[in-house]
Amino acid sequence: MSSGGFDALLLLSFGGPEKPSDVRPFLENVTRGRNVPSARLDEVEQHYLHFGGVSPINKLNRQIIAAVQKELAAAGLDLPVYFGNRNWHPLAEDTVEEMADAGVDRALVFPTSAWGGYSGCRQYHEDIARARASVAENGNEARNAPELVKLRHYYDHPLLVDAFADAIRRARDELPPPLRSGARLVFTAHSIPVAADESAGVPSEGGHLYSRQVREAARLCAEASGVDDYDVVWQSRSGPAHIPWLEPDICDHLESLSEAGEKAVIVCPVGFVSDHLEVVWDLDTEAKEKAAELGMGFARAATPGTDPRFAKLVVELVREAIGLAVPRRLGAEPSRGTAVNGSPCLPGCCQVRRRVSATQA
Ligand SMILES: CC1=C(CCC(=O)O)c2cc3nc(cc4[nH]c(cc5[nH]c(cc1n2)c(C)c5CCC(=O)O)c(CCC(=O)O)c4C)C(CCC(=O)O)=C3C
Ligand SMILES: [Fe+2]
Repeated sequence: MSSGGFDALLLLSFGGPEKPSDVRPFLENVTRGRNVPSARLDEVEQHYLHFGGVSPINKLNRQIIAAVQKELAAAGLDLPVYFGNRNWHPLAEDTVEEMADAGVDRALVFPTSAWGGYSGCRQYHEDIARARASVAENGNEARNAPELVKLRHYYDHPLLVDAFADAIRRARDELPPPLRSGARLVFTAHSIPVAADESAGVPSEGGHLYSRQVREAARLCAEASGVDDYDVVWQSRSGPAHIPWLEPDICDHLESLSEAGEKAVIVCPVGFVSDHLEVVWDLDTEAKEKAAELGMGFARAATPGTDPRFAKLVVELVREAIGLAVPRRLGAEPSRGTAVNGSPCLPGCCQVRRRVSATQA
């Protein structure tokens, strides 16, 4: 039971609540040690409760896993696929323990974030290290934590770009015919603190790896969908108001576009792999309402997770890692993120200087 020296694949994701009573403990896991005001948590709790306390993310990840299992089998790769999360069940710690029990010695890790940066990359390395350490702490002597090799950033993979480009075309066709050709294309990704973006990537390369990759992905998706003028904006900021985050926010941007006379938008959530809460609340609910208020046409491009090309992309990254495929990349920004057992990609890569709060000091 081994393919190219690996005996399993772990899909590592963010996790989300699956019932109302999960919501608060989930949010506490996400924001532990972070500077997120409790008023923001109350607000986000309501967003989850609006959907019955269920985030779509786990179900969507299970669908991705089912599609990946089929693609792996079709490629002749004998790799069972495991599912683990940073913030909610199934937690990475428990899954890696299960992998150890099943005798997995060496596994590849596919992260559901395509990006560099602390939240999108380095924190997944930390999850890997924490999960392995927990097996070592709980384990009997005979059982070792598997070696875990994380796959690279795929923000510029042609299969991802093609999936988004088709989604943009389909979204344009959803608008009323008179609005289609003039609709403004707006890409959006999760905002992060400006300081986190500055320290994303290796310092010697000037940082900003996250926003550079987002802008590059937007450029590639726009080009592939035949659009030469578009915007890149941000969404879902949290944290105290006095700390700067990447801007403009999508809703503020809709106002600017309306003032400039734009009549319709196509919003492409390029920063997200699937329709999780930031997409169904912040875009499909809030931004959509804002567009309606402004009298603008609004269409949201689909996320790529459920596109058959996404499972093919996962398998191509696996084949790349075991030397069966050459890397396919369209972008000019680096693609990093590969490392063993949760060590950072490079020294100082995506290192966030976190402010110690009064209670911790
Ligand atoms: C870059 C990035 C990605 C993309 C890369 C990736 O995919 O990993 C991402 C994904 C996600 N973020 C998610 C949910 C949340 N993110 C939060 C808070 C934060 N996100 C941040 C960044 C990112 N987040 C940051 C800098 C914070 C501030 C606190 C901190 O420094 O960590 C909070 C706390 C409340 C709030 O403030 O909103 C929640 C609930 C979900 C699950 C959604 C669902 O349940 O369907 C997903 C996929
Ligand atoms: Fe987030």
